[in-house]
Amino acid sequence: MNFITVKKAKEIIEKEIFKTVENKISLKDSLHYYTAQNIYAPLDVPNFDNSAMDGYAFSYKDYEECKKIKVSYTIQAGDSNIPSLRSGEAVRIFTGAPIPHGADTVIMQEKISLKNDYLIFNDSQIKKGQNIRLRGSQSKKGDLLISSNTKITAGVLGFLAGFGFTHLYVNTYPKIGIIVTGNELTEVGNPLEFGQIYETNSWALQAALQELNILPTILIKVKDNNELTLQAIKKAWEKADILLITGGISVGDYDFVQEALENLGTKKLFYKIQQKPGKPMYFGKKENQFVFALPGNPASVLTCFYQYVQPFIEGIKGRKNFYEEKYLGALSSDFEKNNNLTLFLKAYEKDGNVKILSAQESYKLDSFSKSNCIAEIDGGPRILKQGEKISLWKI
Ligand SMILES: Nc1nc2c(c(=O)[nH]1)N[C@H]1C(S)=C(S)[C@@H](COP(=O)(O)OP(=O)(O)OC[C@H]3O[C@@H](n4cnc5c(N)ncnc54)[C@H](O)[C@@H]3O)O[C@H]1N2
Ligand code: MOO
Repeated sequence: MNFITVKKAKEIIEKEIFKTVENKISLKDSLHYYTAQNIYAPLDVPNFDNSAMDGYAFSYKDYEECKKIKVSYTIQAGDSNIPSLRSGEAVRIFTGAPIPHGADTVIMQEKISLKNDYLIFNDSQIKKGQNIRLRGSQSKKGDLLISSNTKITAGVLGFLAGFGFTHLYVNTYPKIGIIVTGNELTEVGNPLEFGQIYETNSWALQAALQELNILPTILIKVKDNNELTLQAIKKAWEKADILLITGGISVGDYDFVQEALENLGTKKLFYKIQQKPGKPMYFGKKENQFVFALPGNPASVLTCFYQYVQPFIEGIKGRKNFYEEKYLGALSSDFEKNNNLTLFLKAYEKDGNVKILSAQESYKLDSFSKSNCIAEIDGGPRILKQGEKISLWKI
């Protein structure tokens, strides 16, 4: 067998991950991008000592010396003109309001009572400095806030907004083109003639790309014809860094994709992987452009997308870990493996237990619609026992 292993195929793909240009974009638009640079704190956060509670601020020394402490004024969040506190004075204060000079401790309002504006403490556990959020206690000016190659989540975005950042540098996304091939394909929405099937690969691929925040820059649907396939690929290369082609990559008389790619100067990096589904997958390169020709069966397309295309694209976006989706689960029943191929099986994982779904054939998508992960089982024929740990891939 001249097919390569899954491991080797992934190594080849991972090695080709390239760096895109950095782009300065608005923080608002940055969700799901990866940072292109380290980001350092331009200021201390919090920027001033402030109260963590609605209550009263006072000097701990006054409390310790059992002085009578009188509430003399109020500070609200947002106030900026703050008089200093004199000995024997407290201020009514609210969450987020600046601590006045002379105060070093806050008590929440539930733990005191007031008598003629004097504080009566109903708490025997008061600690100096309590309930005060000190300047710089989250981040100090100059701290490394976010390293390059960090995915911008809602948490990252909110964190950076807290420093007043309006823009940041991210890696741009690669441009993706999709070509689907096949005479038998009918557009969803049209009546189905005998011998026709609805064209679903472009739907699944576009949705899978949307999960990565990417819209394809070009989508072409082409008949099984040598010249038309060549023209479609040529047109798509003009618009895309990475081409995803489905169908026409096997050995049939009407499978023209590999020939067309190579006539256009594409260099084959591999063809055929020791796996099921998705065996006749092709990966190639034309200067700095790449092509994944995915076997046309719908479940093969999605499986190959999640195993190979998605980590490649995420790597280009800036993700460091090619294998990030991988985790382990225990088989919920025995599983019989009867060949030497690496199997990627639609599965459902809950609380660490994984059920291999029925309907694994690559023309069936019903199991995909019920799955929340793909189980990977490699090695030779054998029975894997219930409870045995296997590799899973989040989808
Ligand atoms: N003699 C051999 N025949 C086949 C082999 C083989 O090794 N020797 N491998 C089989 C395997 S495994 C696969 S996978 C397929 C891959 O074939 P192609 O990539 O050439 O794909 P097509 O033949 O064009 O289509 C396969 C299948 O998928 C349906 N299809 C294609 N495109 C779409 C689409 N956009 N939406 C929905 N369905 C699609 C198509 O109708 C076919 O049924 O080759 C096997 N044959
Ligand atoms: O390699 Mo194919 O995807 O099993 O039908």
